[in-house]
Amino acid sequence: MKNALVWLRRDLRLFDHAALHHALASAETVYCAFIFDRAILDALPSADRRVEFIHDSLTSLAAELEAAGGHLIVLHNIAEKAIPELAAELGVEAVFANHDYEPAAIARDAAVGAALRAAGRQLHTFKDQVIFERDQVLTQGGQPFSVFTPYKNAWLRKLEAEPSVLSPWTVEPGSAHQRGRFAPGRSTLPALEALGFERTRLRELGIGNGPALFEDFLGRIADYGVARDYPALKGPSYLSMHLRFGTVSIRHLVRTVMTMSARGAAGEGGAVWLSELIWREFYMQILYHHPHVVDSAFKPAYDRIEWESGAEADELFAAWCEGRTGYPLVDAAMLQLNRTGYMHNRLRMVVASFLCKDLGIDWRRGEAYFALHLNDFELSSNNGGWQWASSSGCDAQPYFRIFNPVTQSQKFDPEGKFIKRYLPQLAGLSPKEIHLPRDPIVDHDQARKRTLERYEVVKK
Ligand SMILES: Cc1cc2nc3c(=O)[nH]c(=O)nc-3n(C[C@H](O)[C@H](O)[C@H](O)COP(=O)(O)OP(=O)(O)OC[C@H]3O[C@@H](n4cnc5c(N)ncnc54)[C@H](O)[C@@H]3O)c2cc1C
Repeated sequence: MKNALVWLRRDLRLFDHAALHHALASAETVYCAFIFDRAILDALPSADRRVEFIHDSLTSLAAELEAAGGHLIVLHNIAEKAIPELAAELGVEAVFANHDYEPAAIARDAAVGAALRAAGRQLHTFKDQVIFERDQVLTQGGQPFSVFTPYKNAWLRKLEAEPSVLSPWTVEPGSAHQRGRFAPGRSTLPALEALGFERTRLRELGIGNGPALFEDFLGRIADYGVARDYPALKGPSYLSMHLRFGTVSIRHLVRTVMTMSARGAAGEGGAVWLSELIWREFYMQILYHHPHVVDSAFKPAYDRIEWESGAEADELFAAWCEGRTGYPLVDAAMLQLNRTGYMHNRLRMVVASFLCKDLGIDWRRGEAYFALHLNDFELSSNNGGWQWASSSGCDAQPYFRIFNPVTQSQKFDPEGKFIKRYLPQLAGLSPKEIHLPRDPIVDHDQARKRTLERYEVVKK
């Protein structure tokens, strides 16, 4: 093949990249493009950390590509239209991209593929953002898994049988044999403001460099199994945004942790962390096989639940969003989300449970709020997390298990250090007082009873 176009989407790196590797192996000259897709961007507020993160990542990527003699084409358009037009303009024979498993992305890619084929071009796509995708891990009966532990066991067995899936898809833009392979030119990345967005305080968060975060995490991974549950500690990896946008390689992460574990250097934490990466793929395959979860409960009976609605519910929802529930841990968690775009996993479970089971508000409203504010928003994990908390999901927590926001606080933020970070006005309170509700918008014990009644319908 003479010319190919690599369409970058959620894989913003120039190393271990399946589509780029295959394009370089198949074509003499390779173009690279990213489309700021107006079908997604036009609905977002002008200050959006994700758009800024993408912009920063593309700035580095464009510089790297130029250093290797290539350039990055960046457009602000509807991707479905822009890619076939660009392919025609460049006269490429094929477009290369990595798989995306979200229903809207699958529809977009089908439309792009059809338009390209109608013009005599090809769309070649590859697995890249996961270790196992789609139908690769199934039950012995050939069905998708809906329970995590057997999925995880089957996933691990498959990896043991096929260790080559962890091999990197090499791309060496600076190397002698790839020199001159990228089409030369000037990158066309517009300023963030020209795209209609403004800078946020993203850079102050110190999460910009994925590989450096991973290095830092490897020094702490042995303690991850315990430390991950305490929001005041630096326990988790903070890599979720990088996994979302592909600024790290999943193969590299898994390979590194498995090698460390084999040497006995990852402690108990290594296996726990690997499990979390498998949860990510578990929810991706759930979304892929059961796209109805985007709007409905995984377990249909749970769509019979009558959630609170009307002005009073709207006021309770606003208090939750703004961190004004009167439950210190819930409020500190919501402030963490609003100020940084990150929320600790334990707190995501606590606030999600609080919304559905203390306030009686539909999980979909919380899911949508998270989708707008989370830096690492991932449709599959966010939906999976919310359906887990509301008990409507596959392998979810039973509906009668209702987190107590006070005991969660006592257990996981015993000295109130996390709470005080976001609610400095409570700094003077003792570890005993700090967890107690102050002017709560709801009484937990009464809410618990109402929730058990509300959920009665799922038994019928
Ligand atoms: C209600 C709710 C909503 C959530 N929404 C999202 C979301 O939109 N995007 C997202 O990436 N994660 C989501 N999670 C999962 C989890 O909270 C985050 O992945 C994690 O907090 C990210 O921080 P980290 O990178 O430091 O995680 P680490 O603890 O270091 O974990 C490493 C990676 O494993 C994956 N992972 C960890 N926990 C989970 C999990 N429970 N489910 C799926 N993948 C997981 C993530 O990719 C994460 O980056 C949600 C959880 C809940 C309960």
